[in-house]
Amino acid sequence: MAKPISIEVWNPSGKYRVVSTKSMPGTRWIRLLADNDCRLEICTETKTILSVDDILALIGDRCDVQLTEEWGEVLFSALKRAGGTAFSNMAVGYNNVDVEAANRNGIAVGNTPGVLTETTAELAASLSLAAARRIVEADQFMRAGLYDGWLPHLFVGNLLKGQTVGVIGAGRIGSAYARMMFLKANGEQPVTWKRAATMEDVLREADVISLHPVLDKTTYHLINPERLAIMKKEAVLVNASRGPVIDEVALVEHLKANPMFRVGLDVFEDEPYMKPGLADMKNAVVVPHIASASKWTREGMATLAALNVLGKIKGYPVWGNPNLVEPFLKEDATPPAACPSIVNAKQLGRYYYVPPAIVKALRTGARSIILYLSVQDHTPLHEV
Ligand SMILES: O=C(O)[C@H](O)CO
Repeated sequence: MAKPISIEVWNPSGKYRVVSTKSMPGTRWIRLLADNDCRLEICTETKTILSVDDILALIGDRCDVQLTEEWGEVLFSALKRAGGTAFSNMAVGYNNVDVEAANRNGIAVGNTPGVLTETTAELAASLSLAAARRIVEADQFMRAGLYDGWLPHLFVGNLLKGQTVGVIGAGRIGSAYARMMFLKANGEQPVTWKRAATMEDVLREADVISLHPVLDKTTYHLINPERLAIMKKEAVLVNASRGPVIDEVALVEHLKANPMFRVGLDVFEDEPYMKPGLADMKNAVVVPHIASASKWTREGMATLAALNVLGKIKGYPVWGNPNLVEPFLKEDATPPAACPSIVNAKQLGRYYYVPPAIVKALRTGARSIILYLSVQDHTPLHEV
């Protein structure tokens, strides 16, 4: 029997029991749940990563839904036995979730897209510049009291103007990163871009490469010794996606052998740990998975996660466009009666939310709106 876990309780007499394994930023998400008849229990344990036993103890024997850690068969079946029907990650990536196990147990899995695109791209752009211009090394040098006057060779880095930026994984975040890096000065020729035929072409040609793929079997160790070897010796490699996309042991060896090759890393293969030797590399800028850490974004993520589970409790349909979640984020407005993003909606046969204006247009046969829906790959409108 798992030992009890410390919790903070909101709206103790609420009909539905919602458990959050972490305290999340802001208060709107708490209000939204408490005002809708949910008893909210927030885990207040100080350890960062909860064990399976800790989470089992939190689920207990009656739990309607669960917000946010590594989730597989053991936890989803326990949630189901406790009467639970929904789980939401407070993240857009859900490689920590075994969605098949959730499907088997009939649990809806939410995530939080659309609210962290720019904030993550901004961090990737910051890492690109910080690595290229050796900002962290220079900062440490300054604080150590080592600066004794301007020198022509002091912390010479890479000029990015006119260089080639490669983006691997041009989804929402990769595209936002590209837009940020392609800024041009007034009067200059527009920046050009092309879709590379192979990933190897990007690795060979680019001076700065930012990784934005999802993590799955096909992207595990996408950056391996062979691919590191074809990159330019002075390239900058940035990763704000998921750690295992890079073979980190091979990366450490590459950084040792190529002191002018630089990396900016937000994520690590064995998070929260770094592979031996990485922390000693001056040509690596490392930050603790903070890509989405802006106040607006983190509060928005908490709100979307809460609304995913609340929507499931209320029997709401799933929002039709996870790229456009602003209506859920307006601080003082009532959010739409929908779950913002349920990744296994199709598998669970959930209905999609279609805004009233679009329903009207659909009924009059407006083709452009049907096209809009199919572009979003949300065609299975069982009912509107
Ligand atoms: O996937 C995400 O949303 C981020 O990595 C969490 O910050």
